Amino acid sequence: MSAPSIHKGLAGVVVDTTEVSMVNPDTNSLTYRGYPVQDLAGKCRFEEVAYLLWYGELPTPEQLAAQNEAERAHRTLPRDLVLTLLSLPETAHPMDTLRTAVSILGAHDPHEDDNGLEANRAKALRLFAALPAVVALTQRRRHGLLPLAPRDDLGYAENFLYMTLGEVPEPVIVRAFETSLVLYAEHSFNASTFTSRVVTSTLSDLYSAVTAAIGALKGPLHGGANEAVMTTFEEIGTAANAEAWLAAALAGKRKIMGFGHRVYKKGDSRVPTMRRALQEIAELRDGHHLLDLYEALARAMAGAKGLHPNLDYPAGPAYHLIGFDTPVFTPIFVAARITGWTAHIAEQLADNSLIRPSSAYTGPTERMLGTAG
Ligand SMILES: CC(=O)SCCNC(=O)CCNC(=O)[C@H](O)C(C)(C)COP(=O)(O)OP(=O)(O)OC[C@H]1O[C@@H](n2cnc3c(N)ncnc32)[C@H](O)[C@@H]1OP(=O)(O)O
Ligand SMILES: O=C([O-])CC(=O)C(=O)O
Repeated sequence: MSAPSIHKGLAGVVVDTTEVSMVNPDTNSLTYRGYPVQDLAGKCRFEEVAYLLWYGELPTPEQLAAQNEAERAHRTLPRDLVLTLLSLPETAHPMDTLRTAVSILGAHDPHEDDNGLEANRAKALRLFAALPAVVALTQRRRHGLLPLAPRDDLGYAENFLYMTLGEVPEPVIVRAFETSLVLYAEHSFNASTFTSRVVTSTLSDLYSAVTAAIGALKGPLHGGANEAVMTTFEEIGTAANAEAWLAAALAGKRKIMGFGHRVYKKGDSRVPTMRRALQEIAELRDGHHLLDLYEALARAMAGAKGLHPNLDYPAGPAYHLIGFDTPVFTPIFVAARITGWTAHIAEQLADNSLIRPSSAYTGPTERMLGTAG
């Protein structure tokens, strides 16, 4: 028998088709349902992008109004969910709180096991509506503050910021935050989306798939990197230290968070747009020291390893300057990616095949019990 070829980490393996998004590393482009993500970030509200991912087309004004009405109606968390989340240890990572919240919402949903398209679209919308309140609750709790009721006179991004920070910031900040949500919304078969598809392929329910995806996104090699970028910046301190810090970190075989990508080898298509958003935030929030550090570390990394920043690199400092605590950065990523995950869950169910790869066994050859010793 010839040795099977192993595709470690499934790198380069095409496991299925998708109509949701296309990542093209050769042209550094990313499209959602055919639309370049930069255009969507510049011209659309996040609610419109969510609709596009779920339905395949941008909404008409009437469709958007109906979706907005439904979303605003589901922004308030059930009281028993709030009490359960507040009973978790204060040391719990906000990603654990969020994962728990999704799991509890699933346990409360009488239609949890209905995998019909309409039932799952309704669940996706409810999670989309509820997750900002969970993120806001975790950050406010860290500061000894009670949760705020959502405001149904505000759009999704404004309400998210209001519930977390206690006020709606300047329009430039709202727009930059919304840009990050659009850029984070979807990215083909990344690890967390693939996780959600694996769980869905067993015909499990949407909440289980999303809970598993949250677990996958938490890791620092994936979504957890946006938090790690901020920790790195704090460790380095100032731009002047970047080169020496990097040399020591690489000598110690450390992975530098926010750099490198499985698919993009010439740079992440989303970074220029998010870098501009970071610049706008930095100008309003006195963040030039962070921009200098950003550039110094990026230059040093390009020189030392030829590696480019990924989306988490500009997103981390942007969220910091907006006023988010570092541990809620990845939960914000979840709130955005819930749109992509749930679009993929629907696509998986529409043409399902159990995802179950093979492995090459390298353990002991067959042996008999009772022969050892
Ligand atoms: C939104 C997102 O999820 S984007 C990804 C966010 N994750 C991060 O920023 C974490 C840091 N980056 C990494 O760990 C990697 O670049 C990954 C996991 C994203 C991609 O990894 P892979 O495609 O498996 O690339 P791989 O790990 O094979 O890297 C190739 C080489 O570059 C090195 N490398 C890649 N990224 C980095 C990094 N950030 N810091 C240091 N070295 C790196 C690897 O060590 C490897 O070197 P070697 O050939 O000497 O062993
Ligand atoms: O595609 C990936 O592997 C990771 C990523 O950038 C994302 O999920 O946004």
